[in-house]
Amino acid sequence: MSSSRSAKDFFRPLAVGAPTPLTEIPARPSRAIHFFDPSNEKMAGKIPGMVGTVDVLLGNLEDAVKADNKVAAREGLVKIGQSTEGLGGGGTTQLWTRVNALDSPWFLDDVMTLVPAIGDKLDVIMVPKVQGAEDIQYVDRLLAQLEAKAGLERPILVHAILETARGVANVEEICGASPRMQGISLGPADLAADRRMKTTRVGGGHPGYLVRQDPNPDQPDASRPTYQQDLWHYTIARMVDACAMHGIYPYYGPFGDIADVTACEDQFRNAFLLGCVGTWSLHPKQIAIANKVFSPSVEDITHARRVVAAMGDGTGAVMLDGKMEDDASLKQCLVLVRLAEELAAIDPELKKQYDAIDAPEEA
Ligand SMILES: CC(=O)SCCNC(=O)CCNC(=O)[C@H](O)C(C)(C)COP(=O)(O)OP(=O)(O)OC[C@H]1O[C@@H](n2cnc3c(N)ncnc32)[C@H](O)[C@@H]1OP(=O)(O)O
Ligand SMILES: CC(=O)C(=O)O
Ligand SMILES: [Mg+2]
Repeated sequence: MSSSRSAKDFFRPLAVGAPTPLTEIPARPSRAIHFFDPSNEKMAGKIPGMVGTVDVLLGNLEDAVKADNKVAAREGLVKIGQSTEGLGGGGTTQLWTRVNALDSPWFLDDVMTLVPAIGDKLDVIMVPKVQGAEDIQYVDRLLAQLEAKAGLERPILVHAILETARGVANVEEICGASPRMQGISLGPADLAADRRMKTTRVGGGHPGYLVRQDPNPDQPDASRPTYQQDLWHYTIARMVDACAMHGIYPYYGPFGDIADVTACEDQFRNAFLLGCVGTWSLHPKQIAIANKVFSPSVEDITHARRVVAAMGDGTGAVMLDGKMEDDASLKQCLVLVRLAEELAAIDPELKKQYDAIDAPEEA
């Protein structure tokens, strides 16, 4: 919680008539946040057919939308939100948007247009280039005023993109700045530029960022293997801790090399293993990769359920397949089992796979 509001005020509406803030962020599956440009007629035309095939559809208004198309994108999103069955507001697929940056000429009109027109459909507003708690607090109050005016009954949640050095330095206060905070995504492209990293990519690794094995004194001229390192490990790990500390959700972000589906899957899996709940999809073919990676495998769930069964009342230590299990490994297994339950509730194919796992014997 931010130090600028007292504990008793934190969950009070910031405008008379605004909906009461949530005390807990709902754990809705959001393995892929699929980006589309609502001003691109061809892309926008595909959106109704994508409802039910992806956890989140996000109408992007910021970077990747041409300046000349900003108004068309905003209006296109309103049309999609108002006319698409099953999208947003408790429908099968969540509706999110990424609005323009707070210092841009478009942010104010984005929220002033979207909240009255489709505020009842919008689940989450993603705010780019967040620098500190003050940015979230500004959005928090403005949304409360607009929600009150529009008579909304459910607060719109806020998601921040971590894409400036100052944002990373302030990540804990950003996560705790408002009860609206739903989660954070890594923004590797803007973050690289802001940090003056010497890369030219949108996410992913770099072959130059490596460690090299020591020379072999007996073969000084032998070639020495190198191992590519993960440029994003530090930031993702920091983001995951900050989100967990505040009960909100961390996400990887964009993987710009659309053709390299293998490296995309690797980057997504690293984020999944470190604690992220989902990622972005920029192209339809990245949705299947995200859904696969961010759903626990049948093998993981088989093992996790065996540990849960072997641990009985959850106390003490047991041996399973030569390995010690106790309260701490049980808790890890329960994270996977609960995630599988949440996903099975919305994904019939996954449910079938998880249901087919033999029930483990009780200890
Ligand atoms: C750093 C950041 O801020 S990342 C976030 C901002 N960036 C984005 O949002 C980018 C979103 N994605 C895109 O703009 C596009 O996918 C691009 C530019 C990357 C590639 O587009 P294309 O060259 O058209 O890709 P491609 O030819 O493979 O598309 C195949 C089909 O999928 C459609 N398609 C492509 N991307 C999407 C999408 N994101 N959503 C829905 N449909 C899409 C195309 O319209 C095309 O349809 P068609 O078969 O009927 O012709
Ligand atoms: C995600 C994003 O906006 C970025 O990488 O800059
Ligand atoms: Mg960016």
